[in-house]
Amino acid sequence: MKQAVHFGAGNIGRGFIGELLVRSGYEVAFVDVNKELVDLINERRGYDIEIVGDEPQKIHVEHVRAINSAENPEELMQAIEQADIITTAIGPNILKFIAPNLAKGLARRLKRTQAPLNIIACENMVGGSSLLKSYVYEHLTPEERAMCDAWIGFPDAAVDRIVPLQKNEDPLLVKVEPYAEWDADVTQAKGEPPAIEGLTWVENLEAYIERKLFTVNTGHASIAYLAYRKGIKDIYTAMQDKSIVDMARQVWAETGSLLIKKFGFNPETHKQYIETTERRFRNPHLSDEVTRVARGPKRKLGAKDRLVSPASQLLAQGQKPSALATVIGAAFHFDYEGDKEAQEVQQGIQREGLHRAIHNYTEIPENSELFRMVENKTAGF
Ligand SMILES: NC(=O)C1=CN([C@@H]2O[C@H](COP(=O)(O)OP(=O)(O)OC[C@H]3O[C@@H](n4cnc5c(N)ncnc54)[C@H](O)[C@@H]3O)[C@@H](O)[C@H]2O)C=CC1
Ligand SMILES: O=P(O)(O)OC[C@H]1O[C@](O)(CO)[C@@H](O)[C@@H]1O
Repeated sequence: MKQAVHFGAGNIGRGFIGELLVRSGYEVAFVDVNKELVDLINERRGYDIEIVGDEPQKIHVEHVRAINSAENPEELMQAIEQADIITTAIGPNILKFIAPNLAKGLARRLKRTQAPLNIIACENMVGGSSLLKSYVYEHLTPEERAMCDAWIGFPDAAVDRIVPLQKNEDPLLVKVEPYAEWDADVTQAKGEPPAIEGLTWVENLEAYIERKLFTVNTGHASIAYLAYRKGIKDIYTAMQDKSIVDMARQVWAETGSLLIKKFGFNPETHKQYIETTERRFRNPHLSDEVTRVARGPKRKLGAKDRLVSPASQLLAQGQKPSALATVIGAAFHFDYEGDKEAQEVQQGIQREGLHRAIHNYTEIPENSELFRMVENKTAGF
């Protein structure tokens, strides 16, 4: 069997990427630091996925094992040396922590074999694999970097499937929605791009990732921050609240207008994409907590992320992102105690005041119209 190494045996790792790799003929070595998870995968060498929706489906995934990278770095090195593909789904903030081991493994691999290898970061962000590449390169010598340039591809990717936090009796079971989309940038691939069922190799990834990030993730985050302000606990309930849905639709009208203008999307096709997204959020079989979708507000308020990036781009196009400014304002009020980034943002506001905090977290220029809009909306909540 072909060999895949996947960092992160969590929800997207098991519930999406791992399954597609196995379905495509790979044996998957999950790399994780959660000892219980690793031990259980190794004990069972398989796990179940439940697709929840109007037509429920069960899938049993086999041909998997797991490596505890904290306890067994040597096993990880060997897996990297033999891998036919490497993927990650660990969270954007964790990419820098896997870079040292990845760099070491790649350096060893390139001494032994010069075969093309692609490393795809499946994280909710623009340029995830490129960011991982920059971290990995920090740990390589100039000679090793040159070898990597020749043989190791880091194709950026867009991944789309809602996998909520899991609360199942079986700790390996993952319940997922039926919808799934995975696209990767063929222009960044090395060698023949690996054929993986469910993975589409595209030439214009920027359009795919921004369509996904600024529709699915912007919409989801908007709903979550507005719902949190109203004390609503889950996305399904939030979708029954007319004022929240109205605001989400305004946000989608804004990001839709940006995307249609920027990438030349067909307006009718994009309307259908928005409708599909809204339907996915209304899935009654999926229990998705508001605090999961809102998690990491510092990251989500970042200049390149799902809220501020479309707002800044709209302003540059001469449009007024009023609904986006409202939800950015709501995000500054996400003070959930169980979220470290939420606490950090709240402390930042208390320490330096709202004005500085908006500037620090969003990097929106203080003299811009967008800054004034966000400041007004945040103060008005
Ligand atoms: N859950 C979802 O619906 C979707 C999530 N994503 C993205 O996928 C990524 C992962 O999200 P989830 O699967 O939801 O998170 P998760 O928390 O379920 O899984 C992350 C896994 O990474 C592991 N991990 C943490 N540090 C590690 C390290 N140093 N080395 C190896 N493994 C490590 C954790 O133990 C955990 O098992 C995020 O970037 C997220 O934005 C993308 C699309 C959908
Ligand atoms: O994983 P992040 O970036 O924290 O954001 C959560 C988002 O990711 C998803 O889990 C999948 O795109 C969405 O359900 C949600 O909008």
